[in-house]
Amino acid sequence: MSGRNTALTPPADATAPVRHPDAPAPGELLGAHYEHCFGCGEDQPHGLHLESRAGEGVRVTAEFTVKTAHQGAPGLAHGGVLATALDETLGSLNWLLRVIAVTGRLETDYLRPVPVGTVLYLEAEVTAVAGRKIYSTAVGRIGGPEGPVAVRADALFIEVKVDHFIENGRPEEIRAAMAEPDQVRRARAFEVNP
Ligand SMILES: CCCCCCCC(=O)SCCNC(=O)CCNC(=O)[C@H](O)C(C)(C)COP(=O)(O)OP(=O)(O)OC[C@H]1O[C@@H](n2cnc3c(N)ncnc32)[C@H](O)[C@@H]1OP(=O)(O)O
Repeated sequence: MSGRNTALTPPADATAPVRHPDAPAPGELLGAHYEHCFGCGEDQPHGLHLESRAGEGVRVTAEFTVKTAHQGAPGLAHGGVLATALDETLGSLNWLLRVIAVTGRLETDYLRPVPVGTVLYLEAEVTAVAGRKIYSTAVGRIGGPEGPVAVRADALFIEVKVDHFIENGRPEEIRAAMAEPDQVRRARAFEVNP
């Protein structure tokens, strides 16, 4: 058996994901969880400024416009940036579960080149949960929300305690985030649901 698939295949005792009763309503924008986040933060000039929206069940949709700062080859998006867009979209699913989790494994397929100026339409969903392990999948389409799939990913997120960030993050940023007077913004910087 190849090790590649095993890690992203839920075990036999995995269960279906449960949307938290206080999760944002379908259609609601989730907003940035941290203003300096490279994926979604509004204070990152070259960041992706990805906007995620709650879907039905444990699903989200998101949009990301490829800018000149995101090139890998002339006029084309960098593959790592596209992986970031998938990772960020998948990460925003935690908000619907009300679980703090980080990416443990992200496996990405690149199916079509993505030119600068393209809007990438992303959809992600949690497929299964097994203890601290959250299995999810995402696609990114071009040419419209129903367009062809350009990128896709399967992921395993691992639930962690807030200490994961506090103990491992650089002290300057941890102090600044903890000093945020707005309780909701402070909690979301650490991906904690208030
Ligand atoms: C709204 C939010 C948006 C956020 C979007 C962006 C999300 C991110 O990019 S997060 C940043 C990138 N990720 C990280 O920095 C994580 C770094 N890694 C770590 O800190 C640790 O390895 C961590 C926390 C993932 C796991 O460590 P730890 O808590 O000790 O758990 P550990 O006991 O090793 O593993 C737990 C289970 O997960 C499994 N597992 C852990 N890592 C992997 C992996 N890479 N592949 C497969 N399985 C894994 C283990 O096999 C174990 O399974 P089982 O319970 O069946 O034995």
